[in-house]
Amino acid sequence: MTVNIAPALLGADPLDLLTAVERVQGSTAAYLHLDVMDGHYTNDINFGLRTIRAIREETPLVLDVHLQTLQPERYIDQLIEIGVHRVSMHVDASTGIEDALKALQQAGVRKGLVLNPELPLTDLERYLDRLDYVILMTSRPGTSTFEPKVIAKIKELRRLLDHRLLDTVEIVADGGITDLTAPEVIDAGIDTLVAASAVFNSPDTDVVDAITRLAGEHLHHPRGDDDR
Ligand SMILES: O=C(CO)[C@@H](O)[C@H](O)COP(=O)(O)O
Repeated sequence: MTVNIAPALLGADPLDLLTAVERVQGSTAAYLHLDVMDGHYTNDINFGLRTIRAIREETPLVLDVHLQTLQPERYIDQLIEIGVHRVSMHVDASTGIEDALKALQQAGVRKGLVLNPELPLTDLERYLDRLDYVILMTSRPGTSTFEPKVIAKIKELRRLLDHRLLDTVEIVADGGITDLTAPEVIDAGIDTLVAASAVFNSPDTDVVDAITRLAGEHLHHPRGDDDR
């Protein structure tokens, strides 16, 4: 079993995002996770599509956009045009999931749905065969307090995907992922861990070390051992 790590730029110094992007680029991170917050679905507001476009022009990293917004479908066309690689939407924030998934599929963008800690898997079960990944929030959006109850949901989703022979659907955990919480989440059957503060804790945190500590022996090397 291997695990991908997706550093979340939200945890980086907002006045020096470029340095953070470069640090991730020099690491074994699978994706660069980009949270978009609108001040409605989440209290906070952070960077938006102009910043994502600038990042896209600057780096070959796989850009993994997490729309923590109401009506995320409003941003799909622009994100496709910018050329991001992955887009996820919260299942309870959208009335246009079907159309958004279709547009992403046609554009060849990988698509995910996101479930908050208190929501049951039944809220997204009907979409499963059209998804490339599911993000199970392990904290409330906009917070970093790990919610251990989500462990059971990770295991349940793994069983469900096995049962429905949907082994290409990736399970992602996001929120409160640290050196302490990661091992239990990995054991539960996760494919990818999103981590903001654990990776960008301080300007001195070595991104390569932080990723290795999170994934341990399970670390997946996306570009192969020889390329690093
Ligand atoms: O989506 C979110 C928060 O809304 C996450 O991406 C968090 O930003 C994770 O932060 P850490 O708990 O890893 O610091």
